[in-house]
Amino acid sequence: MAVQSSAGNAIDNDEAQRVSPDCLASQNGGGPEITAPNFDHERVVFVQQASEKTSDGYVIYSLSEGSVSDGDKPFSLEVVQQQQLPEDLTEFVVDRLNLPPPHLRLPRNVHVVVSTRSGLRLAPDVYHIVLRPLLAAVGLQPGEGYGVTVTKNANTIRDFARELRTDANAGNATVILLSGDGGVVDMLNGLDHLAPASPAPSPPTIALLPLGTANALLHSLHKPHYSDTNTQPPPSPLVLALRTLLNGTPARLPTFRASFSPGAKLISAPLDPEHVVVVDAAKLDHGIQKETPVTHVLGAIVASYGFHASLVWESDTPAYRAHGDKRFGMAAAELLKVSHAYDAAVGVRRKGVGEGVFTRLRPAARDHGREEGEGEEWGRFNYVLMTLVSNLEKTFTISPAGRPLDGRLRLVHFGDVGGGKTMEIMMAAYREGAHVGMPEVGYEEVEEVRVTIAEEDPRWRKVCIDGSIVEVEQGGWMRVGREGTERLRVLI
Ligand SMILES: Nc1ncnc2c1ncn2[C@@H]1O[C@H](COP(=O)(O)OP(=O)(O)OP(=O)(O)O)[C@@H](O)[C@H]1O
Repeated sequence: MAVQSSAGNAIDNDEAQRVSPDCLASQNGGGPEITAPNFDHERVVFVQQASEKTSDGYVIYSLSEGSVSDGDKPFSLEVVQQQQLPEDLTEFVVDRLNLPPPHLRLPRNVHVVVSTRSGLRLAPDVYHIVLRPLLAAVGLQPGEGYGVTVTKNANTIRDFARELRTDANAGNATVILLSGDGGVVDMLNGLDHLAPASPAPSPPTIALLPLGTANALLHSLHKPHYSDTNTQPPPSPLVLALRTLLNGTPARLPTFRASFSPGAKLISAPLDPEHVVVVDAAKLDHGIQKETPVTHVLGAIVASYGFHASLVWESDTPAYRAHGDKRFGMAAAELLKVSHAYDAAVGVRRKGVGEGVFTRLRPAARDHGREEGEGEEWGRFNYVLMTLVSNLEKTFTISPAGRPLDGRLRLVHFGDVGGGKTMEIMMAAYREGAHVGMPEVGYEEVEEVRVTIAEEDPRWRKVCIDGSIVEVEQGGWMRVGREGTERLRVLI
């Protein structure tokens, strides 16, 4: 029934119309009857009227997703032409005159960025098998309608963003990111890096295709769609993302700034061996690392210290990465065995309170509730996390009050509650964020948070900004506050 595109084999508009009926007929034994297949509503990306002149009918584009473990390509774009459209698919019909959609046609400059190291490394396949044919179907060809950047190293996306930053036309850029959250943070910080073109361009727009491990931003943006009771089962994240690519509208992406004390360094894989500054592979099997001095990092998702930051850092080894999002659970089990309590002072600045006025949080002791205010200077925390989103994974709701793009920074924290209780709190987060009702857990909206770290061992001095890891000096600090400047827009 379906015409499946294959890797590197773009289906353009005409071809889709020409191929589909013949192919359908031959697959039906050459007979004239074309039986309408049963469409799974949740797999449909969009529907196009087949042709203005010759025939009525519709071309239905849907996504088929399989498992990566069966050895086949896990995705295929199915293209089916038929005369009658099932009623429940009418909502997906796109007027031919509106194609390509406004954010994908001139004067917009469209770029596709394929992040080859994201998640299970499926971004190149998704580009060739799904995105390229889909863009062709709406009239866009690589080289003419859009440019393609395939990452070669950890700096490719930042460099791409830096170039955009100097382009006075950057506000007209739509960047389709086939990556996880790291691609977004790379874009943000690349745009932040250099002096802007003069006059400063308006922010580019990104469209997210979730090819990372956690894809926190995409899951948080689409959270309301997952619980849409009209659709059983709900569409997959990739289907939602593709629908948004074709039908979405740009909205301001709220961001925060994490600033660091002198001596802080960003830890990442090196560009190539001669760029290595410090080697500190230790026993964590991270391989060779590059350490770059850093004053601040921009983020859109999460800044953390404690269990979350250690989990992101310690699960990011080649061995763990091979397990996809299971790597977090595996590394978590190891960390919980150690059950480290992080030696830190945490201050919060709440809404309506002036710059520099922080209230110090005192973490809960093992069997007691939270306190704040007077008392000892340092405390032992298991968890300190600031976020602009609701979900860190599709089903891991770290901040249940968060709504897509609400721009509110929320703090989740708890003290030295032990490994067992930490596990219990984390599991409650998988129940729609039930952890925030537990007595050990603090949860509130804040303007700014300052975390000062007393730890001696560098292993426990890592902080996480949207998946990037920064190590601060002993006695050093991280301050996290909302940003006023609009940096990026995102299709939603
Ligand atoms: N060829 C490459 N070599 C080295 N680094 C790369 C390469 N391609 C991409 N990267 C970097 O790898 C990182 C991948 O992060 P990304 O967030 O996209 O995936 P992830 O960590 O699996 O997902 P998530 O953050 O959603 O959990 C990005 O920062 C990107 O710049």
